[in-house]
Amino acid sequence: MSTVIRFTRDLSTWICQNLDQGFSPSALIQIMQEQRMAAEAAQAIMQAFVKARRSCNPVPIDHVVVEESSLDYVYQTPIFRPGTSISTSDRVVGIAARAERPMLAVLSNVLSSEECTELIRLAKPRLKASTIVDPMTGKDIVSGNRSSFGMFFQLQENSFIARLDQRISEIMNLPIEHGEGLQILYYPTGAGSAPHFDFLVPSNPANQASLARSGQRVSTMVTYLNEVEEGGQTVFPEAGWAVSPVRGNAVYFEYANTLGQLDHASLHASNPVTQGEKWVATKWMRQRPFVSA
Ligand SMILES: O=C(O)CCC(=O)C(=O)O
Ligand SMILES: [Fe+2]
Repeated sequence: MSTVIRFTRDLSTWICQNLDQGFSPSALIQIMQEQRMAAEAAQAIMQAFVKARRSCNPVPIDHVVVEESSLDYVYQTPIFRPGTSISTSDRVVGIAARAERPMLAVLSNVLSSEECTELIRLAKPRLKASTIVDPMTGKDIVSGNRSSFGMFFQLQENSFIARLDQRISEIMNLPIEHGEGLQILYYPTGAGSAPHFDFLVPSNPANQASLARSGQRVSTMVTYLNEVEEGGQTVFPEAGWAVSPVRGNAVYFEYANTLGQLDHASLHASNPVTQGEKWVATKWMRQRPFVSA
């Protein structure tokens, strides 16, 4: 199905003038939304202008035609800081690699070996088999014998966890209160995870209460807590990245913008652990302070 979006000739002139002056498309989309234009319409119009100018075709004058599925994710300025390292209050974290589309980064020196060992020790007695939502019943079920085990710490549960929550919030550049409690995952030999998104799929009724309380998830940081003998990379098939699990290192990624779009290029999975075992600590950040159920 296609939709026609109509607009004034003045808007067409305004967009061209501002793009000529060097304003970014996302800045103009923001302004159009502030003038009460729907996010989808603003994006579709801007996409048509950018595409026409890039290919030296005439720009639209008073309407654009959009196919329902053609709205690309708009990459805005990342939440993640620029630069090659991040100085937190108690540790300097290295940025070993980054990509913009999708927004991905590999970090080093996030946790010390002692902190990794302590997280594993505290988590071990509290692990439960990880569950997935059964597509038939909507209920949580254990996802077979190749799955992982997990647990959640409460946010700032004790002084040790509070110190890590603080450092992680500084790295992820969002207030500590926006974080869900730190999750620990344990993958025995043979376990991995299927390709998935970390954002909450809005059309799933099971997510609606949580989205209403705390807003969407916007970013993830997965920190590796042990050395995996073989396998266990975090893979991003759309980006073509495979991040090796190295103790104390982390992979960070973002997937939601202020236009309400979700970046499907953030799809990721854990390769099965072929030798040894794998432990990770995952932090998810929300648009607003996290309120648990
Ligand atoms: O274990 C990994 O490498 C990925 C973990 C993950 O995707 C998650 O916790 O959401
Ligand atoms: Fe994930």
